[in-house]
Amino acid sequence: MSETEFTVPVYYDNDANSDAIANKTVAVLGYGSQGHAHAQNLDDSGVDVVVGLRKDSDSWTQAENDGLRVATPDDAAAEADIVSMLVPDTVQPAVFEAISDGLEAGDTLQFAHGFNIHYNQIQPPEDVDVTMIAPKTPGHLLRRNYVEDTGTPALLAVYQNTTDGAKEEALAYAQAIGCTRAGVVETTFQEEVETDLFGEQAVLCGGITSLIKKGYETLVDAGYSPEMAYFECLNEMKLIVDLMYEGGMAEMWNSVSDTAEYGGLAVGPEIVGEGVRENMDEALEQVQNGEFAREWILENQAGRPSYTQLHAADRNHDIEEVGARLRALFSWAEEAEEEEEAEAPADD
Ligand SMILES: NC(=O)c1ccc[n+]([C@@H]2O[C@H](COP(=O)([O-])OP(=O)(O)OC[C@H]3O[C@@H](n4cnc5c(N)ncnc54)[C@H](O)[C@@H]3O)[C@@H](O)[C@H]2O)c1
Ligand SMILES: CC(C)(O)[C@@H](O)C(=O)O
Ligand SMILES: [Mg+2]
Ligand SMILES: [Mg+2]
Repeated sequence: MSETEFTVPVYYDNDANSDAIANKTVAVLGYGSQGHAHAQNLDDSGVDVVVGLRKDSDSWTQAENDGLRVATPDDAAAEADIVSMLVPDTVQPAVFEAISDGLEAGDTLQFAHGFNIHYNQIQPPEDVDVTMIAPKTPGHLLRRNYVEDTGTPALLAVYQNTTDGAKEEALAYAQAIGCTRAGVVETTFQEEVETDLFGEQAVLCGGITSLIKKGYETLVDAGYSPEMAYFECLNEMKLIVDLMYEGGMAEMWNSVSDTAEYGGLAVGPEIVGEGVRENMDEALEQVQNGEFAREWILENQAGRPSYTQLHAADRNHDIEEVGARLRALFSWAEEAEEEEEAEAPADD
C-alpha cells in the first residue's frame, strides 16, 4: 500500500505478486468492451489466456486475429483456473449455468461488476473463490491506457475466499491488466454495485449526456446554430474534463478566464441545484433497495421495449447528426478511425 494516508486500502504495483497468477490459465468469457481489453492486457503481461465465445460469435475471428486462443465458454471455463465473467450482465446468469460444471474446487469466478452476485442472480458453488476487479473505465480505454503505459483505477472485492489466496490472486490480475499502475481500491460487492450503478446513471453516462443535451437544446431553440451549440456543449466538455482529470477542478478554473470562473461558480449551482441532489438521492435509493435491478431484469425478460425506445431516441437526437458531420472533418479523423477499427472488436 502507498505511504500516503487513505481512508480505505489502495494497492499499487509494489503490493501485487505476479506469481499468484503466473502459472494459471484465465478464461475470459466475452470479447466485448471489457473482454477484449482484459484478454489482450493479460496476454501482453504473459498470462495464459483463453477467450470463451459462442461458435457463431463474430468476435471469434477478431480474438484469433489478435493472437488469442479461443474456445467455447464451457471448454474455456473447464480448462481455466480463473474464469473472468465479461459477457453482458443480463446474459451472465445463463452463461454461468452453461459453464458451472467446469468450475472445480479452488478455481476462481471473477467479475468486473457485482450485479449478479449482489442481486442474487448467480449463486456460485461454495468451493470456489469469487472475486471482482472492476475497472473504473470503459473497456476500450482500459486497453488504450495499458498500451500507452498509463493505467486505470479499479475496485477489488472478495466475496468468497476458499483458498485463502483470493485477494492476492485478484491483485495479480489487476496488475496484469494495468490497474495497479493507477491504484486499486479494496471494497465489497455491495459497495461496488451501488456506487457503480449510481455513478453511471446520475453523473457519468446519464447525468452528463442529459446536461449536454439540455444545454445544446437551449442554445438551438434560442436560434443559435447546431454547429456552435455542439462545439460549446459537447466537444469542449472533453477539454474541460481533461483539465480536471489532470489537476482537479482547480487546474480547470486556473485555465479558464476569471469571467468563466465567476459565472461558473455563481450560476452553475443554480442550474444543477438542490432539486438535482434530491433526484440523485432518489436514484441512489432505487439502486440500494433493488428497485432499479428489478426493473432492469424485468425489462430484459420482456424483450427490452423501453431500452429499445430510449436507445433509438438518443441515437436520433440532432446533436448526434451534427456531431458526426463535424468530427468527420477534424484533420486527424481518418487516422483515429483506422486506429479504432484495429483496436475495437465487433460487439455481437
Ligand atoms: N463496458 C465497460 O466498460 C464496463 C466497465 C466496467 C465493468 N463492466 C462490466 O463488465 C462486464 C461485461 O460488460 P461489457 O460492457 O464489456 O459487455 P459487452 O456488451 O461489451 O460484451 C459483449 C460480449 O459478450 C459476448 N456475449 C454476448 N452475449 C453472449 C451470450 N449470450 N453468450 C456468450 N457470450 C455472449 C460477446 O462476445 C460480446 O462481444 C459486465 O459485468 C459489466 O457490468 C463493463
Ligand atoms: C464504464 C462504466 C460506466 O463505468 C461501467 O460501469 C459500465 O457499466 O459500463
Ligand atoms: Mg463503472
Ligand atoms: Mg457499470
